[in-house]
Amino acid sequence: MAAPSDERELDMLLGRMKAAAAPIREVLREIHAKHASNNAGKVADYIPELAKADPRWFGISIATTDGQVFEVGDCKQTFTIQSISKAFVYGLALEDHGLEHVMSKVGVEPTGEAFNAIVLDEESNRPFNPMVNAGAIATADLIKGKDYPERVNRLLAMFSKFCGREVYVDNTVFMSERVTGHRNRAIAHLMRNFGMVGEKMEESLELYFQQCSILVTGHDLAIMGATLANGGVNPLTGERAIQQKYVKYLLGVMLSCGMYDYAGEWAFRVGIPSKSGVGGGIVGVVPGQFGIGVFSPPLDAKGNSVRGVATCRDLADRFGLHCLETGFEGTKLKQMMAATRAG
Ligand SMILES: NC(=O)CC[C@H](N)C(=O)O
Repeated sequence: MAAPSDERELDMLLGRMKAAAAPIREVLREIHAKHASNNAGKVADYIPELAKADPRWFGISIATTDGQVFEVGDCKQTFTIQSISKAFVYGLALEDHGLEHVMSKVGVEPTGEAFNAIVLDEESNRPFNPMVNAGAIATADLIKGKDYPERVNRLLAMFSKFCGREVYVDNTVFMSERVTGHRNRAIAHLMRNFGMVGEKMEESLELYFQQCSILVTGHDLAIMGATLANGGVNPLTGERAIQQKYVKYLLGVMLSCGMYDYAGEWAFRVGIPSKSGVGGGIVGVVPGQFGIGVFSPPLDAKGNSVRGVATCRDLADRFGLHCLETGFEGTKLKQMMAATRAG
C-alpha cells in the first residue's frame, strides 16, 4: 500500500478501511449476540479468587498482522491469563535453551487427560507437553535469571512485548494460587524426584503461579495472537517478542495440546492453534493473518470457556479459518478485506 501523500488520500484510505471493517464487525456482533445468552458452564472456583468473576462478561477481539483491531463486548475487562501463559513461557524457554534441551525436559504429546493430571511419560519421565500443568511447571523451571526477581522480570518483560504494554500480576490471585496450589506442588515434587525440575523447584513453582496471575484483557489476547501470527513481531509496536524460528513450535503445541483434553476435537473442527485458561480466556492464531482473543469466564467440564469455544467454532466456520483449509483460497476474512480495499 502506497503511503498517503495528502490529507484527502488519507481520508479515502480511512474510509475504505472503515468500509472493510463494517461487515467483519457485523459478523462479530452476530456471533456475540448468539452466544451471550448461553448461560451454560461454571466460573472456576478451585482458585478462590477466580470465583469473583462475573459470568456475563463476554468479549471477542480480532487483531490483524497489519495492526487493525475489530472487537465487540467486554474486551477491556481484565482477568488473569492462567494457562494461556504456558504457550508464551514455552517460547521463552526455547529462546533460553534451544529446542533439543527443552525437548529433553518436556515432551509435545497430547495427554488426552485433564490439565492438572498427575502423570508423566513412563519411559522418559518427562511431562507430556508444556500446555498441561506438569509441563508448564517444568517449562517455568527452565526460565533463566540470576535470581528469582530477575526470572519474574524476564517473564513480565516477555509478556509486555507480546501485549505491547506493560503487564502486571494480580497479587490477590497470585496469593490465592500459591496457598491452594497443593496439587501443583505435588506435581512439582514428582518431577523433582525424576530430575525433570532442578533444585530451584520451589522458586519455579512461584514463577508458575506468577505467570498464571498476569492480568490481561480480550484485546491483549488478540494482540498477543497477532504477534505470533506476525512471526513474532508485535504489529502495534513493531517490537519483536520472540524469534521467528520458534513461533512454529509454539503454534504446534497450541494446535495439538492447547485446549486440554478437547485438543483433538479442536484441531479437527476448529483448526486454529489456540490456548485456553481457567480465567475464561482463549487466544487463537491464524498464521500470517490475525490473532483472536475471546474472554468469558464460565467454563465447561474440561476447563475451556463455553462461549469462547462456541465463538471460535463460529469464527472458524464463518471466516474459513481452519489451518488445513486456509491454504486453498485464503480465509474469507482476507477476501472480504481485499475486496473492499480494491473497491
Ligand atoms: N488450566 C489453567 O488455566 C490452570 C492454571 C491454574 N493456575 C492452575 O495451575 O491450576
